[in-house]
Amino acid sequence: MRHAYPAEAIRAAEAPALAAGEPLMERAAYAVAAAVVAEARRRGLALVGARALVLAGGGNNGGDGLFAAAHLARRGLVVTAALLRERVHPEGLAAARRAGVRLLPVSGDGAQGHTGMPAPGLAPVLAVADDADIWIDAIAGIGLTGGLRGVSGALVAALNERRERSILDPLVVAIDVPSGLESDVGAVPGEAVRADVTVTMIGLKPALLLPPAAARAGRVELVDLGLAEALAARPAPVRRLLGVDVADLWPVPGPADHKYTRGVVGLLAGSDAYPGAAVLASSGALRTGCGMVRYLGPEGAARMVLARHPEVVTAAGRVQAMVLGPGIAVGAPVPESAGRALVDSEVALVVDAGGLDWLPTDPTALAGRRVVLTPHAGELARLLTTRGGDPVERSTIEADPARWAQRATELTGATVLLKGAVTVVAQPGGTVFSQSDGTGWLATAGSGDVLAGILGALLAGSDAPAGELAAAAALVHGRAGVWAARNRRGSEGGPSPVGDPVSATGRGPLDDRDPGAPITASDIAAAVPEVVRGILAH
Ligand SMILES: NC(=O)C1=CN([C@@H]2O[C@H](COP(=O)(O)OP(=O)(O)OC[C@H]3O[C@@H](n4cnc5c(N)ncnc54)[C@H](OP(=O)(O)O)[C@@H]3O)[C@@H](O)[C@H]2O)[C@@H](O)CC1
Ligand SMILES: Nc1ncnc2c1ncn2[C@@H]1O[C@H](COP(=O)(O)OP(=O)(O)O)[C@@H](O)[C@H]1O
Ligand SMILES: [K+]
Repeated sequence: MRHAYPAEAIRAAEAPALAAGEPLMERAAYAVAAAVVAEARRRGLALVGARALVLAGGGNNGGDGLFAAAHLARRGLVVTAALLRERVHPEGLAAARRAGVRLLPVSGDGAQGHTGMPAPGLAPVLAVADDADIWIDAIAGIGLTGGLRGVSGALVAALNERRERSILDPLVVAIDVPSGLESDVGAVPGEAVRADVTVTMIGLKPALLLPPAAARAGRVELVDLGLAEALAARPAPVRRLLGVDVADLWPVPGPADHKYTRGVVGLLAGSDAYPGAAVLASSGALRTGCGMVRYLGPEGAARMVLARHPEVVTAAGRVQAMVLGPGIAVGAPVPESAGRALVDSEVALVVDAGGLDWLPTDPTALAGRRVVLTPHAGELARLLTTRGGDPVERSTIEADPARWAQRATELTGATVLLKGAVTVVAQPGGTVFSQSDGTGWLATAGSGDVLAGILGALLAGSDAPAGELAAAAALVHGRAGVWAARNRRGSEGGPSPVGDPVSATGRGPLDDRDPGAPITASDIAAAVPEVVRGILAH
């Protein structure tokens, strides 16, 4: 599991070490320099003579940058440090000067320059940036408050603009957190550095896991500075499950199991308008593994489900988990079986799409139950607007998904899995999970129906907390998309089972050289068993 800690916890963990005189900044700076060297080599950049620009702010983040500048200069790089404050870390500055780093004070005059025009005071540093192979961002770390101001804001805006126009393609390494991100949250308050690599100290920060901020960080390298133990004692409000965590909570059947102990999933999904959702949610549940799927929706959809999956049962009966709503239109009346499941505290629930309207209005009605809502941002906007009173736009949610998912838990009393390129799971009063396991190929109709089925099967088969199972479902769904996109062979029967053992675990991103193939929602469901096998065999 990855854990992310607020700035307050990081400072509390480092305080005793600093008081004891441990050289934390020297360790941090050494790690940054090592990461820059490793990444530069990976890119085939000759180190001696390579030009690096360090953007140094006035705090300890700037101190890290200046000490790193000194290390790099001693390795033979040609290093310039842009000093963005009149006063910067004095020992760092002295170390940089001794190592032959060129020091470039950046004047704040006119730094606020109007849109599209770099401010006049920035011209010298932009000239160095234009020529540099490497930019190191040491403007601010966990000490940043609010959007980047003044000369730093104007400089980052100008640098981003140059990169966007593809004039430049430097390696950008951020120290601790890309400057401009507030380390405790996923929202991006203004202009922020876009890093290829972020070398973060002591522990991960929420901004490095949460959307949309996390996208600015690139690859994240954690350097614990010897404080991992001190930090582990503190609560981590943001987490990410890894494959091993999913293996730990996966319900693997033993010799004493029979189909009822494995769990029965009830499905109220699909309608005359969207019958395919019934098939896809069934596929998701069956491929995840459960004792039985009971399909309880309309007859037309039931025929389609049975044609694809003869193992599905259409008779009513007991269920451990119920999936309500995929493929059901907004405003549809509450079917009797859904009404029963909503008041039966023994039954875990997945509530999606049209089913979201069926939730009780009193948030305490679901207290103590395992209930997971699975909206995408548009559905969540509707739910928040209906429940919270004030209109909330989809774009508002996309600007801070974790915050709005948490708001929805308060309004409904349920766990909320908010789907997206990064999926966040918020629980009443609890940890937020942030899962980034998928690929853009997953954005295809019916993909969410498969996810609802996967989660239904997990809730039916395991007593683990709903939030963890929801994060596990997102991980498996994401990896199934990656596996399918990588192994798609073009037949209509779903992905070929022929895949190399590494890809069968669904690990590793698709990349520019191998972006993968288009997939359908059925392909995602078909890939789930391979992904589960890979995770369990690990
Ligand atoms: N202590 C240690 O030995 C270790 C510390 N470590 C490192 O220290 C970092 C924390 O250092 P910190 O507390 O000094 O804060 P830091 O992130 O540098 O930010 C302060 C600077 O940002 C500026 N600034 C703030 N808001 C701004 C805005 N909106 N817009 C523009 N500027 C803004 C602020 O300017 P000012 O407000 O003073 O004008 C000031 O210059 C941490 O992230 C890690 O990298 C680790 O290496 C471990 C060892
Ligand atoms: N760009 C993306 N990268 C990774 N996963 C994505 C991306 N876009 C969407 N997804 C995933 O695809 C699924 C889409 O679900 P949803 O929007 O409910 O589709 P549908 O209603 O058609 O089934 C979600 O699980 C979501 O997390
Ligand atoms: K930084």
